[in-house]
Amino acid sequence: MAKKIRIIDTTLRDGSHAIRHTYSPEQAGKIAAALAKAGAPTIECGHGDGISGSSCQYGFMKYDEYEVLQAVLDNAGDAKVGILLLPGIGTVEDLKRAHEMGAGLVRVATHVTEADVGEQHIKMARELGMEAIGFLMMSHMEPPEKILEQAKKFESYGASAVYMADSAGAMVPDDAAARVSYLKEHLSLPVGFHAHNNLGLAIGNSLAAVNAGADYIDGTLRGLGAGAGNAPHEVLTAVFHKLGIETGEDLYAIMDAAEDNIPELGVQMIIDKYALSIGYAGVYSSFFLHAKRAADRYGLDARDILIELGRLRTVGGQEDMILDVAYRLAQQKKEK
Ligand SMILES: CC[C@H](O)CC(=O)C(=O)O
Ligand SMILES: [Mn+2]
Repeated sequence: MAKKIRIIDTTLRDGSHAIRHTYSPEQAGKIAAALAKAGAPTIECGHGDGISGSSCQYGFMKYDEYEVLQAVLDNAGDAKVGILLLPGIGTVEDLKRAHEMGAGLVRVATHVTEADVGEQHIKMARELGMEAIGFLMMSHMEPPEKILEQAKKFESYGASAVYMADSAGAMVPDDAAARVSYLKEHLSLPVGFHAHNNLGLAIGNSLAAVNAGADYIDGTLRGLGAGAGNAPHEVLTAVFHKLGIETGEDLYAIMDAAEDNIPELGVQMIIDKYALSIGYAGVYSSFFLHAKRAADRYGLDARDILIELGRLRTVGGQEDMILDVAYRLAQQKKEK
């Protein structure tokens, strides 16, 4: 029997980082409709940093997040609509509201060593009858054994699957394969992989993950996403179909969804020197825009800020460190 992979499309969530959270309800609805037409099984939407991410710290959304969610729900057809929730940013109240509106899935995202902060959100989602997936961010920072320990915590809270996110796009295919195969060997839940393209390896890493046994893979149309973006959904579909791996999608319709919707957003994902530095340093993809702004403010090279943030092993939620690091580097530069 042909292997089947579930592609979770996150154009309307991770992709939102790339356009600074400016999706209008109309744009989001149109993209959701195109994905649904192509048979995409799952559509994640919302602020790039998850529900309630719209804030001074993470960047305000241009439109009300619940109006955007409603537009996606109205146009998603048979696709399941999901949200991402970062405990501390999103709350159980946000989760309940999204569920009442019709969201059927939540991915609870925590740093790779902190699954326990997601306990109440996973449990609440299960109580509400939602699909709940544990999503371990920055998984390049820890070895497979540590990731398994965290995945088991998610399992004990009732998660139906566990994802590893290469948030910084810092992995190479062997890293992805080693982590996925270890989890597949020791965990009975489906395993997912979420790639970023900072080292140009999002498709290669996703394929390595699938070959190692991954069940779910993330994609975004034209690779729209934080840093250098994610694995382009239409490319994943083409590669998987070519290899006889089923996704349940219509390849041409996914290609059309990308072609007909993304160019008009006015951004194209490229691996510029900063995005590449993020992958090289292994720092958080969404630090990208913040580091650029801090570099402009203090007259620095953003690469130096990113490399220093990597050396300090900073993680998501520590965005305030970016200005601290920039300030310190600027002082050091003055003293020289
Ligand atoms: C801050 C949330 C983040 O963008 C989640 C994610 O997609 C990742 O860690 O890659
Ligand atoms: Mn991501």
